[in-house]
Amino acid sequence: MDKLVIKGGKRLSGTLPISGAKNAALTLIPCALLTEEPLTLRNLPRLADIDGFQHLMTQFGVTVSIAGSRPEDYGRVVTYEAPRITSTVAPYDLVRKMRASILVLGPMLARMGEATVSMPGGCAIGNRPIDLHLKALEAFGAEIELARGYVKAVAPDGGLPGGDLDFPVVSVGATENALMAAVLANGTSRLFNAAREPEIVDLCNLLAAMGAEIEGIGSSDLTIHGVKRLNGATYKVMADRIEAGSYACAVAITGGEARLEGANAHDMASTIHALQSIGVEIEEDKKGITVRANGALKPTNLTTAPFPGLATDMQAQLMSLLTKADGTSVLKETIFENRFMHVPELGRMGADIATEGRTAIVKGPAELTGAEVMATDLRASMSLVIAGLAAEGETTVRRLYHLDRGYERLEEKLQMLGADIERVGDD
Ligand SMILES: CC(=O)N[C@H]1[C@@H](OP(=O)(O)OP(=O)(O)OC[C@H]2O[C@@H](n3ccc(=O)[nH]c3=O)[C@H](O)[C@@H]2O)O[C@H](CO)[C@@H](O)[C@@H]1O
Ligand SMILES: C=C(OP(=O)(O)O)C(=O)O
Repeated sequence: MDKLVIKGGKRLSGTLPISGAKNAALTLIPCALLTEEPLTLRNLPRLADIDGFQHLMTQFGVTVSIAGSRPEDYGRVVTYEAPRITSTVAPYDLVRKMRASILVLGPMLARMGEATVSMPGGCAIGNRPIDLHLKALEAFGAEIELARGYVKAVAPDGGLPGGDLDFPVVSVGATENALMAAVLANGTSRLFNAAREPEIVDLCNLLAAMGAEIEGIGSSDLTIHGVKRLNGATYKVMADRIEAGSYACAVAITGGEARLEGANAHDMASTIHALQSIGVEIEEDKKGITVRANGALKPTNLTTAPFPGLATDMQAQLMSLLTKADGTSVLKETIFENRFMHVPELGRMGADIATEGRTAIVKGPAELTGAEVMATDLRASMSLVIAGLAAEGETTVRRLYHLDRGYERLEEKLQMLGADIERVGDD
């Protein structure tokens, strides 16, 4: 298996392009199930998760055609076409690798009146139940049955009537599934306390382009008037705010300066605010952001929260940055119960971090030293790369399949900024 070898201590500088957002793409692709017409997505990142999702789509009889983008280009243009759905079952083997597969449940049910999807199960960052996804579909009139590890959802004859749900907890995935089910319902549905992450806005904008009628886009109260049919569309996936935030941390920890082309400052305002409180300068313009750090980092206290709060997907990367701040920082993780898997690995690199439940206390500045490390999830892996860039000596990061799920050509992008990083085959 491949590993990343990083020789730390290089100051990062230059420009790099920010890719299309994984978490937006993973909810835009299943929208192809909602129409007989072609759906073309531009700026799709080249990621293992996207490939996996496309494979799942072919299982349902969707044709997937990738337009002739050059291998050296970032992003891809892909057209999905589902004039006929040939299967309504998402089998375990395809779903287990990717939790986002559950996002086919809503649109498949809406289009076909039934859907059977393997339960995605837990993962390294916490339990991750799907009860709210199912509550939403039940509120719209579906009958749900759980058997042998599968969820089977069935709509009444004539389709889903639609209905209302007040989410007890803000859930990105459940809001997405609910939206994709409600757009083709017979009546009007209302969602209260819905997630309002930028990826949800991206989904609503695509659905609107396909002919859906959604009120309240960008707010936590959404009203969806079901329509009889949706048309195809061509749509550009939003920029990845988590990728941009991750590279901002990488630049800052090396005391560098870089332009992140395409980053959307509005979508990543909470990350920008966190970086500024650490003493990192951020300049925003319409086409991207510029990150500037002079080496002196300040400690701060951060708490993750649903949007517009600080994204949980940025917690690990900011923690790495704070190991180099001059003083004690406190990070609270409020979204997932087990998202500190990077802490022991950062400790092996010399970081002084103690955890108490969902709180981490980071004492800086640490003298980070290179080590052999591996992480059990995507953002934890990125936090180790960030620490490795600032560590003295060589860091080896293993289990790259986590990083390949969510960072398009990571080492190539870091090399553009002058990092000494290489992907090598294991011996
Ligand atoms: C592919 C994708 O977009 N993944 C993102 C999505 O994950 P995902 O959609 O899985 O995360 P949710 O927003 O649903 O999870 C938020 C919280 O709600 C809980 N919950 C969720 C669903 C449910 O049915 N019942 C329930 O209790 C979860 O355990 C968690 O504590 O949003 C997370 C929170 O911003 C991000 O970290 C993930 O990167
Ligand atoms: C947790 C993440 O993704 P997923 O929900 O796909 O596991 C993430 O992107 O950080």
